[in-house]
Amino acid sequence: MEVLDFPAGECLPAVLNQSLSSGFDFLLSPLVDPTYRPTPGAVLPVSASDLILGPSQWSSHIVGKLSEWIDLDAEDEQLRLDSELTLKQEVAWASLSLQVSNSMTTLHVFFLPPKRSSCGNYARVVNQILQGLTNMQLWLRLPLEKSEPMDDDHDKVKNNDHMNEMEDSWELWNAFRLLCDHSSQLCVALDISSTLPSINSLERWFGEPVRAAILQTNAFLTNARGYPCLSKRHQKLLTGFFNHSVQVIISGRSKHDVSPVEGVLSGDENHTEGTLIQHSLSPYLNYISYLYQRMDPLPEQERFEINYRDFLQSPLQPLMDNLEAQTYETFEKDIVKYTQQYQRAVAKALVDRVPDDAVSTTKTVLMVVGAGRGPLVRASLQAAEETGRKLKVYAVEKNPNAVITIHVSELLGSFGDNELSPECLDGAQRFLKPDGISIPSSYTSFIQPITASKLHNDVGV
Ligand SMILES: C[S@@+](CC[C@H](N)C(=O)[O-])C[C@H]1O[C@@H](n2cnc3c(N)ncnc32)[C@H](O)[C@@H]1O
Repeated sequence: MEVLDFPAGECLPAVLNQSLSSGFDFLLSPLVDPTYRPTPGAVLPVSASDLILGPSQWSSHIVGKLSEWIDLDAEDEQLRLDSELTLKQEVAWASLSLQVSNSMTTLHVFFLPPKRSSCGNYARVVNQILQGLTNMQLWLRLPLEKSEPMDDDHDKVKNNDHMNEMEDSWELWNAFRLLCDHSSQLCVALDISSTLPSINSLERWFGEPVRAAILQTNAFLTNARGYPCLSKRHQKLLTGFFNHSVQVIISGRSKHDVSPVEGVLSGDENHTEGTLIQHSLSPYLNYISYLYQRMDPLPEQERFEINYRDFLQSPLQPLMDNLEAQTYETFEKDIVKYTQQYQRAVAKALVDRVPDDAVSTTKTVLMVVGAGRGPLVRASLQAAEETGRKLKVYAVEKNPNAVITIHVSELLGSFGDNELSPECLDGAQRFLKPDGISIPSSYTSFIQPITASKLHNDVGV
């Protein structure tokens, strides 16, 4: 989805119409006349009456943009006070006018980047505003930048907090959202310029609530035919954003003087030659659509896992509860576990215990403890077939809902032992020969630190 940023002073309904028919989804529109400064008794000069668009147009196609002069951490006290008053007025106006049609819609208001690295007052006022908001998201605009020290410069930079703070917009975001108490309604819109920070710096943003990537037209390169295109690194970044449902905003004046119609790469039916007057930014939109359509489809495993992304799961308790068929189905999607790990381990054990000259006379007995619907039974039988070894399998299962054909352990749970595997396996131990083995023979639980603001908010720490 693309959003178009358009300058103040243009006629909103006309620009909106043309933008929508050119394939854009949203417009980023200033809410207030940019020349406005508060004076005693003055009424907020909104840039457009709320009647200029229909209620559903406001809520579906407009993202409100706040006045650019607002500077809540300015040294000038009057400017600070005016900024606070106007910011609150503009958000109040937005929440009224953009909200009329459907109280269930989440509305978006676009906030300016902090004008300086120390932005405590700005964050304080935004935090106050957030306390009173229900179905509105505030997008804080931030430049995607971080100066990358060379390795030997690292300590130098580490000791220079001020410099670090100034040049790492993630640090700025982190300080700002801490002051806003990690509000889940505070999101980020990242300004992407022609140069990008290192992959490590970019990846930190994938754990954050980034809602929009703002591509200035001058971040685009020009291809051999004169059309806008992006560097390989920008393309990769956008693909990552597409996978995280981040909106793309195209901002600025067209820098590529090409016929938008001829530049169509997306094959969108709206772009049939001659049917519409295209927006001057259409070639940029077409290029972004082309990148979107060119993405590889997600592998099946990832498609399956996507619904679990960023959701906290309470550990299963299969010892206490009988699991449902759907839960077993979820386990069974883990090809790496069954085929690459368990099946390989059983095959190795069989080869190890039964030499080639004894395959016809030796039958190995294997017991699957807690067999569920039998994926380990299948993996074991396949290992026997693959190695040419004879195998007798017992499946032990306490859940009457787990339908299995042969009675034969995967009691790992979410954290190695939360299914009480030591206790359960202890009972099965007496069936094991003195030289018998257990697969797995030991468990190790690993903890991986991650950054995920949504999960952090969900835990509510
Ligand atoms: C994590 S599930 C694994 C199921 C299956 N092996 C798989 O990989 O899909 C653990 C299974 O052990 C079973 N189980 C737990 N405690 C048990 C017990 N004391 N005796 C028999 N089965 C048990 C549960 O009902 C559940 O089906």
